[in-house]
Amino acid sequence: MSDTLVIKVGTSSLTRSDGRLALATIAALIETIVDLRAQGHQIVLVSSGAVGVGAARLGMTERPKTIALKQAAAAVGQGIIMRVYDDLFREHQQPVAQILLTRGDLDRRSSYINAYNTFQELFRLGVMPIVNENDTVAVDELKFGDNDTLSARVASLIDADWLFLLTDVDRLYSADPRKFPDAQPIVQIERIEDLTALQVQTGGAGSEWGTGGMATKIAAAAIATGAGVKTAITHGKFPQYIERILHGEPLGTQFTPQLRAANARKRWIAHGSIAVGKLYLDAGAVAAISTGGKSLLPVGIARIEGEFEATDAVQLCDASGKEIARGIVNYSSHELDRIQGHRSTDIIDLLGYLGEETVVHRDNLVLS
Ligand SMILES: Nc1ncnc2c1ncn2[C@@H]1O[C@H](COP(=O)(O)OP(=O)(O)O)[C@@H](O)[C@H]1O
Ligand SMILES: N[C@@H](CCC(=O)OP(=O)(O)O)C(=O)O
Repeated sequence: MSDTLVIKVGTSSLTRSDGRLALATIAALIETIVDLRAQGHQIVLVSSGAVGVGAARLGMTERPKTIALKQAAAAVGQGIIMRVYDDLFREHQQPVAQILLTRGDLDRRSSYINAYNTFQELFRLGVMPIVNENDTVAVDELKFGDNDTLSARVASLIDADWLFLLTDVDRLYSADPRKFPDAQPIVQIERIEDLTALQVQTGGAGSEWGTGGMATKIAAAAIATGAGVKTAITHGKFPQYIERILHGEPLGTQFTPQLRAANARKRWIAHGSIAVGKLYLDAGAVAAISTGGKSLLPVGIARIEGEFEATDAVQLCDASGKEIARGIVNYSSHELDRIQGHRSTDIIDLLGYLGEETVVHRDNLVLS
């Protein structure tokens, strides 16, 4: 079975106590990822460490406190991290991509869709996406602030099956095991609310170079499981545990996902979007979408109503104007005026540039 996995690795796993890279751990992580990919899994790596590694390169002995200094350190560290990943993945003939995101990028519908399309294209190309927060430009109100939350939002965006949060403890405990050696291990959480009953203490900001501590991992698990993504907190030193967890072993702390009625994006399209245009489809396109689960191609559009931009929500209707579905368009109404009724292969000649093959991709389409 091939799954889509988001693997988040924290600063505490990637670096040693002096802030330098923990190369053995990183190499083990990369070998695990390469093996998992060879088994057919799609993987996104969310990697922290830019601030910590940059600070170490600049000779700082503690995590920078001011925002400007953190952003400067991240700008130094991000390049170093990507160089190391690229070097090691290259040994396995695995191309990598850097994706830097801020919260605004996933809150805004247009950039959310663009990010989604980019991930899909990278998967198609066999490239390994490596994500971090865009620390150098993120301002307070547009920050995830921690990569645990970012990884959960990415997992929800790409409809991942699993989110693995790799850290420097083997699992969640009833309290910080460093301070409370008697803390009880927690193996399985069916519902996030159960953590309250278990009176789990998550302490403060985490280890010296990390940011979130356990609190943000639990918040991430809540977002991910709410979007139907199975979540596990496990030890970054032993990335091989990921495969064992996939085989059903009770390692780390595992969070049961809520039932997946429809994915987050489709819920947004069905209930949150306001349709600003109407596409009238021919009978073939109506059938392909209603019963065939297909994407809408330009050739199936008979008429366009309304003015809209690419990434707006539109109604898809049959010839009588009855709504059969809703979706997010990849083209503006002006572009569609030129390509409607034509084959996707003609788009480049008609528009002068190559856009998406589909007008509404089936992942961005919900039947009414
Ligand atoms: N209830 C808890 N169970 C396990 N670890 C906890 C708990 N509360 C706090 N922690 C601390 O959280 C730390 C991991 O958080 P953090 O340093 O932010 O990791 P990362 O860099 O991997 O994101 C652990 O080293 C541990 O000391
Ligand atoms: N974007 C930051 C990540 C901050 C963060 O969440 O760190 P961690 O708690 O170690 O996952 C960096 O690369 O340093």
